[in-house]
Amino acid sequence: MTRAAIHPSILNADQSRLAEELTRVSSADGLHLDVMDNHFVPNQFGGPSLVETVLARTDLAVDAHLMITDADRWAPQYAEMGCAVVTAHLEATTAPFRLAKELRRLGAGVGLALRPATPLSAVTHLLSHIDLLLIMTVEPGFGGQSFIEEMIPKIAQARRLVGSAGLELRIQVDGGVTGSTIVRAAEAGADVFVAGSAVYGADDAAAAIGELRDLAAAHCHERVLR
Ligand SMILES: O=C(CO)[C@H](O)[C@H](O)COP(=O)(O)O
Repeated sequence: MTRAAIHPSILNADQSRLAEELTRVSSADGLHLDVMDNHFVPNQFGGPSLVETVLARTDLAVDAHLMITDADRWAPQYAEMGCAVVTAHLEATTAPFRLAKELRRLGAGVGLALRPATPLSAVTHLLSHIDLLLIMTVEPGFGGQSFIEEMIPKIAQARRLVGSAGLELRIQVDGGVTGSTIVRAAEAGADVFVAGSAVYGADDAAAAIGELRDLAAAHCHERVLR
């Protein structure tokens, strides 16, 4: 049985028809909710009120991806609201061990994200304290960008590390996920795929989710399938 999961990104939805846009992706495995502060990234999106609105209107598990500075201070409130996973950027935390402990105490899964230029070695010592490692496959901040191919070896390295340490954590990729890049990311070892344009840009979002999931499942790294 495969664990490949497709998480549509709300950033790419039509915000003026949010309820409909959530219904369109109800067959997904989870929802990805970006929060951007116009400081850590050059764009502003989301925040506590949008997260509350989405949580009240979906049965899907929500992972909040915080592209904000001072994540140590702001992340816990997203766990309190009921997000299944709260992902902070390693580059924006000063006390990631404490933050991980606090998020778990509040009942949320712990995610850590890496910008494309941040090496995997920066997070190795934290892997046993988190539930999800997000490897950004674009520079964070905007939807519709092209997948950075240089991230494939980073995903493969992460999968090797996770496998050799016997850890259960998920490896998520976000940015430029399409019907072709998902194959390479899955082969390298990712098992959670954030898809914005590829889902919300499709006429039939449910069909797009199904196709992406089937592609990922067919190409999942052997260690994901165990
Ligand atoms: O974090 C992100 C960009 O920084 C996003 O999740 C974004 O919505 C991905 O969109 P796309 O699939 O079109 O690349």
